[in-house]
Amino acid sequence: MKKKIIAYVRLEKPVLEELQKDYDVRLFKNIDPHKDPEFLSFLQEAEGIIGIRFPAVRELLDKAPNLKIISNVSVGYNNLDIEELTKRNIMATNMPGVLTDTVADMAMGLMLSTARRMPELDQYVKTGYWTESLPNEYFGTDVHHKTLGIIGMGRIGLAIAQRAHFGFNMDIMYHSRTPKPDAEERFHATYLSLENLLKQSDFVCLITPLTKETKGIIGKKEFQLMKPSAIFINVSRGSTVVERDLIEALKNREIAAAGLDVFIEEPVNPNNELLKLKNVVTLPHIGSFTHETELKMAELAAENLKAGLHGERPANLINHEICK
Ligand SMILES: NC(=O)c1ccc[n+]([C@@H]2O[C@H](COP(=O)([O-])OP(=O)(O)OC[C@H]3O[C@@H](n4cnc5c(N)ncnc54)[C@H](O)[C@@H]3O)[C@@H](O)[C@H]2O)c1
Ligand SMILES: O=C(O)[C@H](O)CO
Repeated sequence: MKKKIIAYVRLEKPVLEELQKDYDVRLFKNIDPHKDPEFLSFLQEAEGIIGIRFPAVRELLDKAPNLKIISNVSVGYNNLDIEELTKRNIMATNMPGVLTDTVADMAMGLMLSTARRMPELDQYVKTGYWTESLPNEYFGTDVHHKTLGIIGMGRIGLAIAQRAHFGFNMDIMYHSRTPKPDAEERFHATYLSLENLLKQSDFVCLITPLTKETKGIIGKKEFQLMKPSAIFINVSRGSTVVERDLIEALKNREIAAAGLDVFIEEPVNPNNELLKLKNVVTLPHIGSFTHETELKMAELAAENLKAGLHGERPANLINHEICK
């Protein structure tokens, strides 16, 4: 009998079809995993899960007695309770590296479109307001030669720094768990405390993983430290920011604008006040979603899945203890 595999939320079609040749793969999307009877029944027998944002919490794992591996098609794995998975001898894998440049491109795009107010001006043109020379109330602010503060100088942080330093002549400052000599050598980046980074940056870009330490790392106090002209970019996870405090900071003009790819609730609630603010540019968590990168990610995630199902060590294993 073929092993049962859950494809959760999304998996690129060619990869799904390839897996279906060897496994009994069922795609579940737009379901409540805690309630959907068909999903829960399949979960009971599933040996593997591949996809994005499967909430690997104790109560669902209790319903998955045969599970061997969860292969995340993402680099972030805050959806997985790693300690609980390890206790149960279930492997967890992610996708570091393959999406780095794609996400960094998007972060730069968000920085540029927020600073130069591109979505607002797009609407200005398309709705027929452009009938005379643009009034200066629509002007944006420069990106080049400004100071960029990166919080989380990991793979993506470095790729953003590279673009900003070489492409836009920006001064790079960063805050991370440890100093990164590589960034200092390549981009003359300066390591700062979080407080000093917030005080000195024209653009603040948050790109840490979501962990116990980074949950709500940017809130009221941090926004008050930023310059009133600062532009805040969040590409990490929605919960690294206290959203209510961000809304207040934007409304009170404690900061100038924000570019957001991520939200606490996703898909974002249409009533979320952030969506009503003119000085906010929003994206639907699409950092890694280009055709090329999604396909590469899905292919690599499928390799991880297959290795785990067949008792081998997957290349991107997170809980190494399992394969000792
Ligand atoms: N918006 C998107 O579509 C998208 C796409 C990919 C990744 N991400 C997010 O970006 C994160 C980073 O990805 P990566 O590949 O660069 O990971 P990475 O592990 O290479 O880098 C993370 C960096 O954050 C730093 N960090 C961790 N905790 C910190 C803390 N408390 N304070 C300061 N710095 C801290 C680490 O030292 C590391 O340098 C992912 O975990 C994910 O949440 C979002
Ligand atoms: O972490 C990632 O890879 C992206 O945010 C997609 O979930």
